[in-house]
Amino acid sequence: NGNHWGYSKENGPDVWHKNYPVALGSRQSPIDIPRQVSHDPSLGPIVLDYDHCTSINISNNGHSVVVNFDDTDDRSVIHGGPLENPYRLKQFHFHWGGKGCDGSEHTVAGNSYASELHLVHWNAVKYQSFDQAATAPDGLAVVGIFLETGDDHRWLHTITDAMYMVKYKGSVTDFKGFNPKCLLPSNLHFWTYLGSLTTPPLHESVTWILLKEPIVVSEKQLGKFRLVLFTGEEEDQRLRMENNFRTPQPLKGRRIRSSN
Ligand SMILES: Clc1ccc(Cc2nnn[n-]2)cc1
Ligand SMILES: [Zn+2]
Repeated sequence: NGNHWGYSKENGPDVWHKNYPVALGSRQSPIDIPRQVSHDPSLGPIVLDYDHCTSINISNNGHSVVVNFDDTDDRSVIHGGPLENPYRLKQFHFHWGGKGCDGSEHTVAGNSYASELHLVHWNAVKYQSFDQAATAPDGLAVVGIFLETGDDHRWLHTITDAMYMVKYKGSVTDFKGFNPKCLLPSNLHFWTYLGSLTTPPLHESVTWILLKEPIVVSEKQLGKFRLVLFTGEEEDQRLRMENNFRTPQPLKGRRIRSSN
């Protein structure tokens, strides 16, 4: 409908609570990760079993660019870390800023990164569908990876080239054979806490696993993210997709744990 949520002054994060009151809830995301976080030796390593993953397509949903996966079986899952079950990979997407501006969602000791990659997984052991898992307190697990600017990322071009094909909201194009393992940093040390989706419906169903080590991408590559539009081909307004991030939310007494 007309007043659909987005990232502008009129429909952005500051007014989401009007249609989504959980925006003012007790386990909202993102958050700032303080300098000192308690180390939990009982936290095992996070394991990403993506070897047989099956990407299907890449799409522009009007809020981000999303790569969707076949999640009809356990071919690509994450397990370990804080998770009690394996969680199935459903999609990944990015949040980013404007030219020369940062656009991560989580911050670390008050510092933002240029962009943030989210790998969204769901608990198919306990729930029958993603939608059902998305409303359960232990339904989703999102791995967050920070992007900082520097040299070109060796594999990101496959995604930025495909972004040309999904310039307009509602566009989708085939995107097969992409394994997101190539987007991981060398080190999988992480912070973890209980939070929420960072866009409406803002469900408080996410176990967050934030990797401490950022990956490096170039300004040129990030610039190609900004050729994507929030708006559809049929709309007269052409709004560049950028600054599609929510800012840190109150911690409200939550514990953040650190792996090694
Ligand atoms: Cl299905 C879905 C819904 C919202 C988002 C946005 C988001 N939530 N947490 N990080 N990003 C991602 C996937
Ligand atoms: Zn996200």
